[in-house]
Amino acid sequence: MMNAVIAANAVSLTFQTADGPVHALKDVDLTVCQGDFVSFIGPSGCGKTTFLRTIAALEMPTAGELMVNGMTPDEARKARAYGYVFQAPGLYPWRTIAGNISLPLEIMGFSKPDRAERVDRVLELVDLEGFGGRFPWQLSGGMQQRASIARALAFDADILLMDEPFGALDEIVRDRLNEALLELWRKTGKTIGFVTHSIPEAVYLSTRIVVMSPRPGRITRVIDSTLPAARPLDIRDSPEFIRLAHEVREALREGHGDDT
Ligand SMILES: Nc1ncnc2c1ncn2[C@@H]1O[C@H](COP(=O)(O)OP(=O)(O)OP(=O)(O)O)[C@@H](O)[C@H]1O
Repeated sequence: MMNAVIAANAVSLTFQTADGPVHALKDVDLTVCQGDFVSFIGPSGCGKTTFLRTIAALEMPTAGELMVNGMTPDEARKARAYGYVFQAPGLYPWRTIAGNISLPLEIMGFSKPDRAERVDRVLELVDLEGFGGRFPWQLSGGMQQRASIARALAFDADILLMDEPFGALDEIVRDRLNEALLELWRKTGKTIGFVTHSIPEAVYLSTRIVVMSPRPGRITRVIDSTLPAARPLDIRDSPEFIRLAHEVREALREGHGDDT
């Protein structure tokens, strides 16, 4: 396949716990190409977060091979191949929004003018111009999550890994952020890996939907989206959207059926 950005070959990960081994991932094969928007969906505990963390070198596979931009996950981390957005914004309350976005850049040794330029650019990308001087507690939950996305974008990695970034937000804010994220993806051409529990969110955002099932966590189906790249929110009422959502729901149900 062309331009494989993430290539997983029979990746398994077993956690050793006091209660015995937990097979979080089992024989996961997946190729993600440049510019893909890939969502991972599945019931709680099916290994979505673990797979994202494995790509980000926050966990180590116990078997199989995983390449990120042609490198091992650890090399890719050192090469700053990806930005990572967590479930909670995780902004430091004593730093301004600009200060929070700038922090990883300071740690990486970017110069002060370079940092300032990057902070301005990413604030604009997430539609937070003028908010750099505010503190996190002065912003709404949705704005804080946008700031955390800006922080992950600031060093301009080609890959953005997002672990249920909008799960804690109300539906209206979530809709707006979904629209904004799609726009950002189109503008930047980044490759995005996105964990979600929501079928509509996965269908709305993705070029490919990876359906996972638990115990052991594995991929049961990969669904390629047939929706056009330009997606106004009301595309969710279209027959094609509803058909795709149905396909994802069926795949989730089948995966669960095996889980005995
Ligand atoms: N550090 C760890 N030590 C032991 N077990 C773990 C660890 N991390 C995750 N697990 C277990 O691995 C399995 C997969 O967890 P993971 O968080 O990846 O699932 P998930 O699909 O992201 O779930 P959710 O949707 O609830 O976030 C679960 O059974 C979980 O309890």
